[in-house]
Amino acid sequence: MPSQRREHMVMGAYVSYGTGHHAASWRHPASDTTATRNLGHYVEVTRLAEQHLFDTLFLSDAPAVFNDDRAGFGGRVTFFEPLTLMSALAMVSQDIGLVATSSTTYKEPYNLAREYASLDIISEGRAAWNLVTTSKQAAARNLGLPSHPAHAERYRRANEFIDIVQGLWDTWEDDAFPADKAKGRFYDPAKRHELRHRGSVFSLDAELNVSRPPQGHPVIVQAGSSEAGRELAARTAEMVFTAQPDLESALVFAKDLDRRASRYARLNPDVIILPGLTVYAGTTEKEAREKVEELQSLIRPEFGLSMLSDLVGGFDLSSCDIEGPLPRLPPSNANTSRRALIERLAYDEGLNVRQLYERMTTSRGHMTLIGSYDAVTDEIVRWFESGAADGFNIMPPLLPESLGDFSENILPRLRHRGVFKRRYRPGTLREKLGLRRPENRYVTQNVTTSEGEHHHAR
Ligand SMILES: Cc1cc2nc3c(=O)[nH]c(=O)nc-3n(C[C@H](O)[C@H](O)[C@H](O)COP(=O)(O)O)c2cc1C
Repeated sequence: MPSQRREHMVMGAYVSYGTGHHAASWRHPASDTTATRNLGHYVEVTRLAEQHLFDTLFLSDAPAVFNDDRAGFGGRVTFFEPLTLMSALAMVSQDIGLVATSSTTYKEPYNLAREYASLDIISEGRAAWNLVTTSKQAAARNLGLPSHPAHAERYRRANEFIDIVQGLWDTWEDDAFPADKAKGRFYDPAKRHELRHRGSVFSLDAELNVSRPPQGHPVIVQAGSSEAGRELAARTAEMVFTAQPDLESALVFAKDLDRRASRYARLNPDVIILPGLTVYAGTTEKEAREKVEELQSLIRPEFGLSMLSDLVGGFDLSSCDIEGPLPRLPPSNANTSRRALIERLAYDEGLNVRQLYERMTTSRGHMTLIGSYDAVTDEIVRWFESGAADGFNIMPPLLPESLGDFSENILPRLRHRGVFKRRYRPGTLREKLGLRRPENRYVTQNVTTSEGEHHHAR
């Protein structure tokens, strides 16, 4: 049985979707229905997470209307662009890492490199990029593409994309700007490097117009679950988000990722594995279950059906009997792991359509714990000590309430158990996570990448 992988836990706060991860959270009496367009809401959540010493704040993203039920019941169809929001939140925080999501399919490497280098400078070394290839088909229409690129094409692009972005972050050496007023020389031409990339997707000669980020490179985060997704994560990611519904599957994932990462001479301290985790807890299990039921009762069946349709790859389930079985679904290249989970729950465990959408609206396939504060703490510690997780990306069903509840009732218990030890300390996100600061590749060596040669012209 693998054992604990790190000395203590990394804890992320996944704070997307305004009022929380439960799809009906916006209907809760305590919820601020303007949350998805209210900076003040996110400032409050950020300060709460930072006060309780979460390592990172995380915002997911897709360039498309989210949970688009088209009937008006979805409470999070619109949301802030994450990098823009993170730049604002950088000004109201000092310590917490800022993980924003951007798509390699629907952006260009040059502009993305500028954006994350700028966020790293603005936040004094707290930026991280969650690299996604985007599984939402609607994004293609929004960006004027004839169709959503096939899965393999998305990952071929993603592999070259990240090599270019990291090469661009090395355009300027750390000490490229002596700014010698007496001699009138602002930068040292010998410390400026042009990236020359020739690949099957991109061909460019480029120099970034932002100086090297304080972290060298912002932290790289990835959440792919397919063969291609895992391989990209093993080669490049320093933090891996994953949706694992139970301990056994999480252990299999961790072992698989370590095996793949070792092929790139990357060992487990270099790769931090954070499963998503939704917690409903109380002083008793009964109290915890009441919190779940209160939110579940707010789901309109029409919305539950539209959300389930979205999660299985956009197949229309609106005519389904919600107390009946899920019909057999045609193949889809949507989110592979999530689709597999829904089919297992429906066809192996026999959940009917209502039970399926209730299950999926609480967690979208991530691990969900419902129980007393002590029981939830025990299970979290079990995952950590078994080596199934280096920590968690906490997905509060109701914001800010359940983030506060977790912070005040679970984190102290984890500290008492000696597995969560985070203290406030100055420094960059990399330093706090124990991740190496990347050398400037042009200073050390030529770099051979997945798709081509990087050369530098002095
Ligand atoms: C915690 C977590 C957060 C994710 N956030 C996003 C996101 O913001 N945008 C996105 O398009 N996909 C997101 N995903 C999905 C993955 O990035 C990926 O697209 C999906 O798992 C499909 O991976 P695959 O194509 O390798 O099968 C997330 C997954 C996890 C586990």
